[in-house]
Amino acid sequence: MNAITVHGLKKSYKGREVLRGIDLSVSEGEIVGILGPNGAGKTTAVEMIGGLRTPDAGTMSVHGIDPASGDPGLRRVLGMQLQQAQLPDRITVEEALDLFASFYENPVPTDELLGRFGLEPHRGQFFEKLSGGQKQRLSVALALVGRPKVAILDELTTGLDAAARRDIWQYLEALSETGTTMLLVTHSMEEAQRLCDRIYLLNGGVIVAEGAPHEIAARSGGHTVSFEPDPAIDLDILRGIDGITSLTTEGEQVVVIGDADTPQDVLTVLIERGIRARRLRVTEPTLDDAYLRAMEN
Ligand SMILES: Nc1ncnc2c1ncn2[C@@H]1O[C@H](COP(=O)(O)OP(=O)(O)OP(=O)(O)O)[C@@H](O)[C@H]1O
Repeated sequence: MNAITVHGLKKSYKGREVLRGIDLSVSEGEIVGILGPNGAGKTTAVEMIGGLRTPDAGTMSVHGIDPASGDPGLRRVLGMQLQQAQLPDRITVEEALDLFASFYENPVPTDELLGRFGLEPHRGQFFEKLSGGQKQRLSVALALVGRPKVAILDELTTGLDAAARRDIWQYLEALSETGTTMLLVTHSMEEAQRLCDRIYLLNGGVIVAEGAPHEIAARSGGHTVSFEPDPAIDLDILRGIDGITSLTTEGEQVVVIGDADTPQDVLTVLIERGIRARRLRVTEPTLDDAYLRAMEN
């Protein structure tokens, strides 16, 4: 069953259309990422799904609730972490967690969240005195305090050091095991690859690619094999190989780009002719490659 379904979602600001009719679905228990350049409309999209902005057109459903309807039931199923946490300067970490916990019937205990998000040493500190990373961790904890069925997390690990990022990823992976659905906005390919079952690439207010991170990476082609042939070869012997998109030389080195079969096919031709491939390197396409290609088109 879908936890989130969105059809034809549109939004304009002052006559400028920033979302041009996007469709998106997230199954229960899935972790789905939205990636795209600055200004692509990612935050606009997730804030509409979170009931914080009103769409101009389109339909949305979060566990059967229309987020645009103002139904208070939305807050019981959905937890939202915003890019910039808005809290009074003089509220302490513990008070903020307790306050948010008071909105829910069965909240995660404050002590548990303090421990999990490394905020124990800062429990009595005012919000205004927290570092960027501490504010970030608090905002993720606040989104999850009500044990939401669906968590929307916008740039959850931006600005965090490597250890804090890893801790949050581990926590979210454990949370996902318990069936929590997550919709993430991220600029981090590493985060998308590590956490997301599926991703949507958004550019200019439209979805330009969708799929599992490894599928999107593979679709971009870009399997590369490079080597120094010994003895030197006439490149024509490689030209007949299906799926090759580029065949170039850099000094002694031959660089062949193609599909997933290309590295094996190139090696087969070389072996058949008794040619050695010195300094052989094979590289798989990455999500970064796919992302950059999708954004060029
Ligand atoms: N309240 C608003 N009023 C006017 N324009 C807005 C408003 N909110 C966003 N925009 C504009 O809409 C476009 C999309 O913004 P949005 O924040 O959704 O993008 P984003 O993909 O989340 O970007 P980023 O990666 O920089 O966070 C941007 O050009 C932004 O300036």
